[in-house]
Amino acid sequence: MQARGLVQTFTTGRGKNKREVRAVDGVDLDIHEGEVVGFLGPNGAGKTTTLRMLTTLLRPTAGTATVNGYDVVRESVMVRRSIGYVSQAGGTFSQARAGDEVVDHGMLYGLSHADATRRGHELFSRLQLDGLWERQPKNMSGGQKRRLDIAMGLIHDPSLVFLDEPTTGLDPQARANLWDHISRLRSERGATVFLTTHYLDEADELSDRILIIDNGKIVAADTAQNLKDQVSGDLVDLEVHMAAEVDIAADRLRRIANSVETDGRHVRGRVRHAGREIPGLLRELDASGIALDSIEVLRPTLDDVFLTMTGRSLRDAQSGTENAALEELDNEGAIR
Ligand SMILES: Nc1ncnc2c1ncn2[C@@H]1O[C@H](COP(=O)(O)OP(=O)(O)OP(=O)(O)O)[C@@H](O)[C@H]1O
Repeated sequence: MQARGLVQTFTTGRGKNKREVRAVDGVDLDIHEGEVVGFLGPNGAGKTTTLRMLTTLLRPTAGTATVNGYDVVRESVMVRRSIGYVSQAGGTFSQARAGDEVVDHGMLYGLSHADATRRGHELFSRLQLDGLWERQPKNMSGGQKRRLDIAMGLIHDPSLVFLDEPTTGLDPQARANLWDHISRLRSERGATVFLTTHYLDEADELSDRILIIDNGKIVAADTAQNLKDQVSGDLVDLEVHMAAEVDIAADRLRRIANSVETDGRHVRGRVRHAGREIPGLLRELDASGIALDSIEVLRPTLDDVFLTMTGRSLRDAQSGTENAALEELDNEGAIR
């Protein structure tokens, strides 16, 4: 999958209040076959809008994208046939039984009734929905419904699957369970997975590569480990036994660390590859006769990465912009 200069603008409000929102502002993407890519960003960053352009639900204002080799505008039908899309809201289910919903969905993609039924049963078993074929979705738990959404998205065996916040609203056990299913999509079926999420631990655990979008622009694209290595380094916190020796300890730490600061008897700094550097530091402190009460090494998190890239914490940024869904829709532009 590839995108070049993808842009989406929306017009919101009327009259004097009319303004243009550049929801996606020149996004380039290169996603390789069999990759699991985590697409991260705060509320309103442009994740869903990007996904909707890639899945042909929204015509790009500018730029191009090919998905499974098909152009999202000129060959939208082929794109839709070749992908699975599990949207944020999940499916809107009728009164039908879960199994029938899945079979109907498969037939929409051109499977025969027999093939859709066989594949549906296989997915129910794989997604731990055994025994729920006859159940109406409205009588399922949140986790079961979400897994049913995923069964619908996978019924036609797509090689590329888009998952928009697959685990939002699920309890920790249901999330862990779904993570396992998502990992197996790749390991067992070789599927490419493009996943948006608010959860840093989810992106970290599942993704081969992380893309961070902020204000409609990609601000980082790399493996979680490389991103963490590039921008932060491990946080090393030394607790010095004697307050009078804090300055000397800070001086020693400064030789291997960035932005060293002191706080009472604590000396902290960011050290690239702390595991390699710490033994030498401890030897030096020992040689200088400086005793420590404790030493703590914190690995950088994706939130540290986000903070360095955007100047904001992803956790803080999330609470700010809940207005997205409330904005007036003036420019839907779906491709028909
Ligand atoms: N149909 C629309 N009309 C007007 N503005 C829109 C529309 N859809 C999205 N926006 C705006 O575009 C920006 C990007 O929204 P988008 O839903 O893509 O963000 P997101 O990263 O998916 O956020 P979330 O995490 O909340 O789902 C936001 O400022 C949002 O308000």
